[in-house]
Amino acid sequence: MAAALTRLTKPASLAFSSVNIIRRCFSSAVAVSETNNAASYVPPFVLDSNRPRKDPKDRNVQWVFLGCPGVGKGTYASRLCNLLGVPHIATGDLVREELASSGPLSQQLSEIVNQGKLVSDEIIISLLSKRLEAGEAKGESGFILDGFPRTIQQAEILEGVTDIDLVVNLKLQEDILIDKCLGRRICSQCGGNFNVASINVKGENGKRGISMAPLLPPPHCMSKLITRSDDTEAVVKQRLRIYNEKSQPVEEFYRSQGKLLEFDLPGGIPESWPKLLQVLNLDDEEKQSAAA
Ligand SMILES: Nc1ncnc2c1ncn2[C@@H]1O[C@H](COP(=O)(O)OP(=O)(O)O)[C@@H](O)[C@H]1O
Repeated sequence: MAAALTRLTKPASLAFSSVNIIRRCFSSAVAVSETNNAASYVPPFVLDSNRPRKDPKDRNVQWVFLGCPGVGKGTYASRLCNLLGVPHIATGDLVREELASSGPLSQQLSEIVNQGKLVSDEIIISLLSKRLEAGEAKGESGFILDGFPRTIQQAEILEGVTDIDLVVNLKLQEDILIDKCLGRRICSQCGGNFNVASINVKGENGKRGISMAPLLPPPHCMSKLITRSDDTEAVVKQRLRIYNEKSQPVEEFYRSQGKLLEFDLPGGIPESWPKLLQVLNLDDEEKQSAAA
């Protein structure tokens, strides 16, 4: 375990979309997860040595989306990815894919995720490296990361292997976040993401009011809707506590580098999307093609 963790704390050696990838397998190693304190399987992860960083003009954007559970990182990150032609890489999706695969990690992951805890850095970096390696093989350039980094250690590892141009921090008040998580629905057939919550908070005591219409599925998805197993009230509250403890320092990490763009969501998608494009300085032509 110590050897694996030592490697993890040497950020410059971790691969990120690399040309010269060395795969090291630790499949027989046993580590203690920082977050669940239980003996656990450590998957293979990818290491890289001395990969040169690409000049920003020779690659696509490399952005990160931060924000509490339920804020809409996935929604806005995937829209921007369509607009900018970069992959949307959500570590939560990678975790759920691994869970569904019934591979060696799935039992361990299901316990961690359903308790609202964070998966260990070793596992997350392994899943992310695998995803980036597959993307590189397909010729992907740039990315928007959603749900990574979530700890200072993850942010330092990322910093050690690649340049992040911009970090968008989406913000909403906490009671709305809980309602939005509880209203989330996924179509088990097409994979579409919807939300049945209707948010209507009156402005009072200096707090601004906010309305968000539900994002309802088309009729053919209606009977196939499922809810994420970690979107229960108790687990959402636990995820919010963990966000405040472990992920909020990541905001400060990027704020101090002058890379953090704070974005208070003004409402649902029809109000927030054009404003987000405006603050990101994406021009009208791009706005129109995004709306199409
Ligand atoms: N970067 C990460 N580090 C550790 N655990 C992660 C990370 N990304 C996702 N996870 C795990 O996957 C779960 C779901 O993630 P995600 O879909 O991003 O949820 P959320 O709605 O809480 O933002 C998290 O609660 C956590 O257990």
